[in-house]
Amino acid sequence: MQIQIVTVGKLKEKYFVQGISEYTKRLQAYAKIKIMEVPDEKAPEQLSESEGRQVKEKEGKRILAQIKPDHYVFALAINGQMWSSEQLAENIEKLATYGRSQLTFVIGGSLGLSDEVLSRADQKISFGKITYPHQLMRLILVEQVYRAFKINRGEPYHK
Ligand SMILES: C[S@@+](CC[C@H](N)C(=O)[O-])C[C@H]1O[C@@H](n2cnc3c(N)ncnc32)[C@H](O)[C@@H]1O
Repeated sequence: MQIQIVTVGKLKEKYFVQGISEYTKRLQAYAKIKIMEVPDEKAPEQLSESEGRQVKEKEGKRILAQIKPDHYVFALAINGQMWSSEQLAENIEKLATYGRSQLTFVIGGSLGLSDEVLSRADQKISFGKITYPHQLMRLILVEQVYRAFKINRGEPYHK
């Protein structure tokens, strides 16, 4: 299985870099994992609604350029479907069974994801009603994907 994570902006803090590389290293035993960072759109702190939409659209186009037509896309969205770790694992397993082996997870930038990206998504998933900064979301996501593989293999880790 190939897992691609598309994110907006560069990972800055060392502690995130270390955490994410630890889980991507562990994940390599189960899947090919690739993290694609697309540039964020520079914008002032205060934005009108239409300026905010334009920022998301520009970032959205960069995200979509990384997604191939045969990719099954999970968009991370606060208002998406809330799943347990077991449900995420089950869905990944089901996709593999149906031959959908190219999965892309998308994390938005500081303003979120454009409508275009959300429409491309096959599934919108939420990690709860809390808003996480996108860099922390990346760490949580790689841990949850790793956890999903451990659950599917019945290997110790998951509690
Ligand atoms: C800082 S948040 C963006 C907040 C923006 N107001 C929104 O509603 O999307 C950056 C990205 O992290 C992801 N994210 C943050 N919290 C999340 C959550 N609880 N569940 C799923 N994704 C989340 C989403 O992909 C989001 O686009």
